[in-house]
Amino acid sequence: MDFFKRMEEKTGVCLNDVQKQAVVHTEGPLLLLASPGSGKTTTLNMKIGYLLLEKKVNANQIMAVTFSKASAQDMSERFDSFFSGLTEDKVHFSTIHSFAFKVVREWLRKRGQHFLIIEGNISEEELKKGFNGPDIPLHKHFILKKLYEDTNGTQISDDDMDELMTYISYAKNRMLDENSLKQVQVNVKNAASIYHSYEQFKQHHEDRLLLDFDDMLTYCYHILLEDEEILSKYQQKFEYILTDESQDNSVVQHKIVELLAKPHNNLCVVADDDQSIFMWRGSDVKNLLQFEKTYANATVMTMSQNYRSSQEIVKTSNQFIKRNQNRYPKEMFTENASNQAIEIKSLRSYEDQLNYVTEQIKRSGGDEEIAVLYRNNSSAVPLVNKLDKAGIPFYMKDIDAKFFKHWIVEDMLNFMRFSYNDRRVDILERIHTKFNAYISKQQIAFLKKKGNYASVFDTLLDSELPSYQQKYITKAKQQFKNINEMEPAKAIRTIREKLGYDRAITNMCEKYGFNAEHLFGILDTLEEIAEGLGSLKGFADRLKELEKLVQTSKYNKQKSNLTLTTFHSAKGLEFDKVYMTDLVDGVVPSKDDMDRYRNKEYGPMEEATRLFYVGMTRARNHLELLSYNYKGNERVSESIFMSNVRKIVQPKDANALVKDGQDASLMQMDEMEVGEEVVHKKFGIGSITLFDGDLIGIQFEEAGYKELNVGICVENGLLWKSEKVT
Ligand SMILES: Nc1ncnc2c1ncn2[C@@H]1O[C@H](COP(=O)(O)OP(=O)(O)OP(=O)(O)O)[C@@H](O)[C@H]1O
Repeated sequence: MDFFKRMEEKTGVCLNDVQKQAVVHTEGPLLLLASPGSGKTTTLNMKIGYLLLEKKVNANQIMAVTFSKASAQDMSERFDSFFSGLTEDKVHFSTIHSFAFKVVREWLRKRGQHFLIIEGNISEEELKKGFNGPDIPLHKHFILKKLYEDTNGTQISDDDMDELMTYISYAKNRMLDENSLKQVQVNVKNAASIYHSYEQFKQHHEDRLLLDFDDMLTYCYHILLEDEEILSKYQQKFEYILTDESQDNSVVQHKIVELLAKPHNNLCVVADDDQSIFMWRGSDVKNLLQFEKTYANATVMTMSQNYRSSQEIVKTSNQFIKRNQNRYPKEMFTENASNQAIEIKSLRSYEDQLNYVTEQIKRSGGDEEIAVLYRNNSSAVPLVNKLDKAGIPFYMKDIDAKFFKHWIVEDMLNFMRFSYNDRRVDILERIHTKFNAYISKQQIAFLKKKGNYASVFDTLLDSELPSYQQKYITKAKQQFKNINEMEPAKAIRTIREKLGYDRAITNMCEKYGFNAEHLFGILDTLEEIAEGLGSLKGFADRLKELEKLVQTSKYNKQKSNLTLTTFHSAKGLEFDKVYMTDLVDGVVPSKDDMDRYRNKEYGPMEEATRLFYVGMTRARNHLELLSYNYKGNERVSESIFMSNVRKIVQPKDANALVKDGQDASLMQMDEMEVGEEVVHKKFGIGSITLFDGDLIGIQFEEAGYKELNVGICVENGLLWKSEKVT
């Protein structure tokens, strides 16, 4: 029987024409460009089955590369569900990293060279312990920490550590030379020099070569280039190479695949350039866009039929992605039925968003598969807190319990501990610079030396104090006493406002360049967690409980239909209902994306657009976009992407708007505000993304982003207010 008929009977999946062509095109290079939900993974699996069953290829000769270990597992399970009973052959699905490691290990062993991997599991305790003495623990984190300190003379913050690691990964994955490295924007002081020292350190460490995960790739590439024997061994071994999610492969990964595929080039690259979301980590869609140049006899096929989502979701996301210029043109379509309209909701506050999502999930009753997507991992904790209080179980895709170990959280707990017992100099030592009693290092030394285990405030008041300090110490003593008797939410507010913790944080942000928004976000979350709790001890217990809940939620995959995940980790997944949350400017797109866009660097904004598109296309039937107007007391604006979608869903005719509106709706200067929707006489409908009094930046739907002179717009009546003209 025909292969496809057989497969249809076995799996119930009837491949469409392009999918079938892709399956039988086994010889020569093939780029399979596919829209979301168009059956990439399905087709790839069928192709492997076809190679085994029809072409009688030996399973060992097939290299099937996936993006992550988790996707290798998913793919392998799907393969088994299709082909169990039809073949006993086991194809090995793996990541490029694991292949690269094999090559590097083989090469180093051949040369008798010892090596040590310096990345991977490291416990939070170890991270916190840090290092003492001359010997640095041989781990990437500690090595970079030490090199940063040696270079800059200060401790590295968590944010800087994250950025430094990303920068180094990016440089290696993109294989940047000295000159290109200089073009990379990075906020970490002396990043390039630390990177160089790091490379030196790894190469000259006693008799062992130190390798991080990215080194696997760069070493593997150079080994394949230089060691003819190893290269030809693998070239002969893998007669067929298939790579999934190739839009997220980095430059060095593409190059490794390119070398291995020679000379047959029996290579099937499955990708969606519109879903490339790891540019910041070194992936590069340019390689895909140039596929036909790299491989002379390449075939490119496009799979555009979406089998996952409703008419509404497919049509709207297809229109939305056209914001981007740098892409292969594609028109995603579906034969699926119409379902509900996409819902676009702007709620009053962040808190309202949390309540809304929780309420909706509660109402749905647990039968549907639901996902809540957020841009930043830090959004997970308040959500987890709300859901748990409502008794709703959930599964979390990426566990990030960093929140609970953050120094801000430690600080709050220390303030509370100290309020129980103001004799604890050891606790005071950790917080004395963060409240307004101006207690100096010398005074801490004095208290330690004294060792009288009395109230530190009393001891200080009995000592010789500068007169200004007396009143602060007296006040602080009283405030700590009050805190001890307060409910935790009030206690946190008192620490922040009355004891001056917020001011101390602002100063630290100015001095060390910490991200204030992130730090205050943590404090707001702590307040939310504390809300309604009766005692400080209860607050500490609740934090522990939430930490455990987050850590164990990864085991809930089978137990709950609700998934909480970042946009990035939602890649490849599908759900009945999807809630995309936190859709405010500065988060989605991020502040950095917007700043770079204004400086005419368009890449990051395009990547943010793709990330949003990945989010939208996860939904089968029901998609909701959620935004809010206030986070704490701060006014925020709706995400420009959300405004885009609204306009796609409810289009307005710009010309009609301008004609009908006339003078009554002309926009005055005092009405210009970021987030406001406008109509420009020439450029049509847009949304204000920047306003500084003289200049107004508008993202137009058709004409793109423009910066205009405010005076000229007002004097010549060029701008209308969008709502009034309708
Ligand atoms: N020819 C087909 N007929 C019916 N259903 C199909 C067909 N091809 C794929 N599907 C179904 O469509 C859904 C999406 O397929 P798959 O997960 O392979 O898509 P994908 O392209 O890898 O998605 P994405 O890139 O968005 O993660 C699956 O439920 C799959 O079973």
